[in-house]
Amino acid sequence: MAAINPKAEMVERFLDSAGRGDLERVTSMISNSNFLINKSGENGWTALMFAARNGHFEVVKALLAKGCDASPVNRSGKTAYDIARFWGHKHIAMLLSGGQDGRPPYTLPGMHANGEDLYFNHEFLDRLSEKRSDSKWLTAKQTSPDTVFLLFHNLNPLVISEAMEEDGRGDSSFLMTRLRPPAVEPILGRPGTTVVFLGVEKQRRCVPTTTLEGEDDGLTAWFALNTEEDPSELLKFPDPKCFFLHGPMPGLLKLSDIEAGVVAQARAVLAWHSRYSFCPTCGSETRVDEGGHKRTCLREGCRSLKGIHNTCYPRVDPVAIMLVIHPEGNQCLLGRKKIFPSGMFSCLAGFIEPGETVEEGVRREVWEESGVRVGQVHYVTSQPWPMPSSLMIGCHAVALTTNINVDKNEIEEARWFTRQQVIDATVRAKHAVFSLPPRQAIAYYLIKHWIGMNANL
Ligand SMILES: NC(=O)c1ccc[n+]([C@@H]2O[C@H](COP(=O)([O-])OP(=O)(O)OC[C@H]3O[C@@H](n4cnc5c(N)ncnc54)[C@H](O)[C@@H]3O)[C@@H](O)[C@H]2O)c1
Ligand SMILES: [Mg+2]
Ligand SMILES: [Mg+2]
Ligand SMILES: [Mg+2]
Ligand SMILES: [Zn+2]
Repeated sequence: MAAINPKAEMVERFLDSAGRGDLERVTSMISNSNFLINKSGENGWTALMFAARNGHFEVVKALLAKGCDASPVNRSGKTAYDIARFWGHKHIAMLLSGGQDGRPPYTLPGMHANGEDLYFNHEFLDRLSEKRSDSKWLTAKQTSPDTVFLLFHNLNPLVISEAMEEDGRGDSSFLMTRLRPPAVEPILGRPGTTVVFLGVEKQRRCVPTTTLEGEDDGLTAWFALNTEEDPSELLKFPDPKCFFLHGPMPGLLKLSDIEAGVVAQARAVLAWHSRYSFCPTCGSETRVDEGGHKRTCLREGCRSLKGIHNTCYPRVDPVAIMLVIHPEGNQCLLGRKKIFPSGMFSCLAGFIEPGETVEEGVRREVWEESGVRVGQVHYVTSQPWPMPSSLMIGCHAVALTTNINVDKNEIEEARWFTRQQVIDATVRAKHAVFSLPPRQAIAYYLIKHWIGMNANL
């Protein structure tokens, strides 16, 4: 049996006393062991939260008098104040809000966001960047029988036409066609063909062995290949049902969740090659280096060859995307661009500008697009968006003002939606007053995450 930790046991007894409203025991325990006062137990609940939930006014008062911190949040992002309000203990809520009339200004609770399950976010390859400069290893892997090639034609991925799974909204999704070295051999090395080393499968195939051809390290390498020529004239596809998925939108949202991340990586790097084929500094020809992760200018003395020159490397454009929450916390601001399907509203978003923080980018874009002033900004999660190479930085932000003044050049309309309207759009689409962006977009995640904050009180 595991030994009982006496300190943890003491915390449990303390939390239990607060929950039962045992004022005498709570005060005596704090006098003897002051460290207990801000301790939390299961699901991040503190003594103050337990006392607040069960309406023990005197215990809450005593805890506060002894210097207890009222700001911590439990695992569902709720403070003791939120809990007191939820359970209808108005006098305790008043005490916790410092005696102010009504609700204190809405503040963002602490969150435990986990964007790993977001579309485009799943990485099943180890990028193994140290191998990018090992040209001998890369060349050997390009002919190794286990190697996988993902083929793109003008940045459109080759997929299998069978609908492999349902994405929950009735749309079918497609699997990437995994080609072996002999299948792509006719186009490797041709002008207009770009090869990028993506990484190796995280799981090793077998223990390293030595064969007649040399050492096999048991690593399965993946490469991306883009060709500008029509590959159907040069290659024989393994399956007649293969085809190039036209995009970028909505094609790139129709991949399987497992493979979307590797396609995001591949397409963003390939798109960079297709846009930066000449040296951006002097316009000369370039050479592809580091397994397709660098382009080096061929002109001797070019400035791009000295110091740190980011033009030689694939670019990423940071974009701030934000769910703006009403100062009262019960509505959120969503907008629509002209190009959106009719009825769809989404989060506002915009490119971060040079010399700008994410927080300032959020405030500026919201102001420009909707005329709403924003104060507090909290990062939630991020998502690569390979169209062509954005990094979406997802935030929740609290508005300071509520009047809307839309910039018609950027968006057609922006509106405040109530929490209930958003919930309806999520679960009762047919009866909703608007529709949400597709589940693959981080905007959908930010909206869902806001609704989810209400749970577990
Ligand atoms: N995944 C999602 O949920 C989601 C949601 C909304 C937007 N997005 C993406 O975010 C990106 C930015 O959003 P936006 O269009 O509203 O930005 P935005 O509000 O900054 O406006 C776009 C304009 O900014 C200018 N601009 C500044 N820097 C730029 C750069 N590096 N690249 C291209 N244009 C630049 C251009 O004039 C462009 O027309 C878009 O590419 C869009 O696809 C993704
Ligand atoms: Mg903008
Ligand atoms: Mg915008
Ligand atoms: Mg902008
Ligand atoms: Zn140059």
